[in-house]
Amino acid sequence: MIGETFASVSPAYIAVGTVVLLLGVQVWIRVRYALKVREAGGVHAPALARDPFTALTWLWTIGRAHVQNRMLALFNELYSHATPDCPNLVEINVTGGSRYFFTREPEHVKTVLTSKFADYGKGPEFHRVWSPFLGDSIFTTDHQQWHESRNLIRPMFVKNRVSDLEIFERWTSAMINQFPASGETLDIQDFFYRLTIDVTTEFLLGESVNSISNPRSEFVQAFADVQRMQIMLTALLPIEPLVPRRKYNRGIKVLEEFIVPFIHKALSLDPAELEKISKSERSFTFLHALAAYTRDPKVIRDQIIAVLLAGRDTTAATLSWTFHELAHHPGVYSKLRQEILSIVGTDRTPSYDDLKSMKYLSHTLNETLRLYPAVPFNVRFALTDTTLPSVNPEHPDISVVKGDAVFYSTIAMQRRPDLYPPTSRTFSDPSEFSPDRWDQWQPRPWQYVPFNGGPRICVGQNFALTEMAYVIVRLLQKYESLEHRDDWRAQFHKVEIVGTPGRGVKVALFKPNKERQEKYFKCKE
Ligand code: HEM
Repeated sequence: MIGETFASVSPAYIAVGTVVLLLGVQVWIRVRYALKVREAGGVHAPALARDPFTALTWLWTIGRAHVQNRMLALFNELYSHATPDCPNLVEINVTGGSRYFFTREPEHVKTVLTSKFADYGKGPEFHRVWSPFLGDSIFTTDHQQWHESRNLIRPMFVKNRVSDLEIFERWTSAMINQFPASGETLDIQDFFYRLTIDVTTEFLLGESVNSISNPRSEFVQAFADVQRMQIMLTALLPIEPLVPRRKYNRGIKVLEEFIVPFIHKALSLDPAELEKISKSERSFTFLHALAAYTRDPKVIRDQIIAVLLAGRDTTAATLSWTFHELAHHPGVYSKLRQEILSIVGTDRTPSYDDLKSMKYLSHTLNETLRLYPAVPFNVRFALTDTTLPSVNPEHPDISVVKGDAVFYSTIAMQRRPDLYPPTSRTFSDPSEFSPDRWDQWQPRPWQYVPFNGGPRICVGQNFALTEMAYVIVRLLQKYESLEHRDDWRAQFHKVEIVGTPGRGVKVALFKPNKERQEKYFKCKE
């Protein structure tokens, strides 16, 4: 009967009816959402778009900026739509039922990460989009589930585990052995990505993918493919189900095929054996800790992939940016090398305390992370109706409704010139790479947060800083100078989950001239 009725209606009527129905649903969603905002206080941030069609075109603009590696430029352009009352926050409503906020304001970052920690989190939407890759791990969960992951992971990064530098030495020297001869061009970024995946897989699983010797590993390629797709799916959240994901699913399968045998091996150990291994710090890995905590292979898989993601590209990208800048600043390179040689000479392997005593090295890493924070864009979802503080005391706080997303950018914030003191003899223009500025200056709280802050601050911060410092020391001990071998101005910031130098980092490293080196040490005596 219903079939017959439909058969007698012309397709044109069905099409018009469908459009009217969809418009009706949209209007209903928008009205219901507007009422929710009103109940939450009714205060809006400046809008990027006043109507749904303009809002939809922003999705295209964002997708295109991602493909063209213009994310930072786009993020800064957004604030041309802001107002003097609210200069660093804008909002957009694409779907009708929730808003995206974009901010580069320290007070907002502080609010979502700590002051209103319970009000903001990853939320169900983030979990849905990221869980095929990261499952129910520390990165995709909130509340008790997140807390349990954090408690599980944190002991792996206590000082006495991080200060065991043997693993860094082994992989750094394997990397240097693969370098071409002194003075020949190499893409040092490629080496750093291989080094850090080898270190991280060994640290987590007890066995490395050994990409230093086997650069074209399927695992490494799959890891890159999945991340690229994951960020695209997040950027296009409202239309994410329409994005094709064959490569994404295949990549995840490759990652799992690599990891699962390790999980089975760890699970084949009984509790007594695990207890015995846990006594030996060297052979006890993250995987063993997980196997002692749970017998569920899915839980183990999720946490391993999450920490692998957290630990690998972040350190590789930061090392790459450091060498990109050092190659352009020979004065910084030689000052840093002098500090290193004065503490450990040209051969001795540095201890944990040596690394921590190198002040200029720490300034150099801080400066790199100021200009190139490894996680340049991030997001938190409102878990309840809440607010973002107004920067103008005359203006009420901005109303945020459960389900709204707050995108914040550490790179855009850390590059805001108005957050810095005026340029002077001791303080270079904030857009310049200048480790020396850290001698006299400290950023104000929440203006510099490369490792995030609050309860979800990076667990691996000390591990990362130690690993990067170790690699830099060993390289500068061996090489007297560094030369840039690419078009400096053509370099660009490529954002996947982590922000990397888009052209790689092509440099030449020069071993010391023996005579000059002997003279240097004679002078010191
Ligand atoms: C330069 C190096 C690194 C930087 C800049 C960095 C930065 C960050 C940032 C910004 C977050 C917050 C992500 C979020 O909540 O959305 C984070 C979280 C995290 N990082 Fe790092 N990270 C680095 C290296 C590492 C390393 C080497 C490891 C471990 C091997 C690690 C493990 C983690 C973990 C487990 C979290 C999740 C913390 C939580 O949600 O409670 N990170 N990191």
